[in-house]
Amino acid sequence: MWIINCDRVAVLQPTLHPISGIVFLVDAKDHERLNESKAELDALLNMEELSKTPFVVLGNKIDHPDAVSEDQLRSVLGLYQTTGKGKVPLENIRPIEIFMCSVVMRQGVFPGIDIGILWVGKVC
Ligand SMILES: Nc1nc2c(ncn2[C@@H]2O[C@H](COP(=O)(O)OP(=O)(O)OP(=O)(O)O)[C@@H](O)[C@H]2O)c(=O)[nH]1
Repeated sequence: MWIINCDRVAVLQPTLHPISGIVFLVDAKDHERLNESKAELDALLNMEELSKTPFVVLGNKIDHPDAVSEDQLRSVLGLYQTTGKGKVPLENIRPIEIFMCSVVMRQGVFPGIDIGILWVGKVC
């Protein structure tokens, strides 16, 4: 599974490296760059090679007072129809969900990554 900082997407070359899942890390307090994150995420979501690849979107830095909420991040990223965080049937869909977290506070990271790993096991 690849973990992608939203401004490092250029390193991804699905044609060269097999990718089983993507963790897309967004800085939820960096309002100025949220549109950039959306553009990068959209570019990945539109890649034919990743059409069935599970995506875990981590909205990081929720401990910071300027961090956007999950609903705000969902709106900025245009991720209105997502898979859900529980057990859901995955036939013929690309699993994708937002999980809010704080890496420094060690909060919320592993629930998202654990579900991503579960999805990778089912989809691949
Ligand atoms: N408050 C808070 N700060 C964090 C968190 N995760 C990382 N940081 C801090 O954010 C600062 C920059 O880290 P990142 O955003 O990961 O770095 P980056 O993506 O290379 O930086 P930019 O490309 O400039 O956004 C560092 O000082 C980190 O300690 C978090 O969960 N909460």
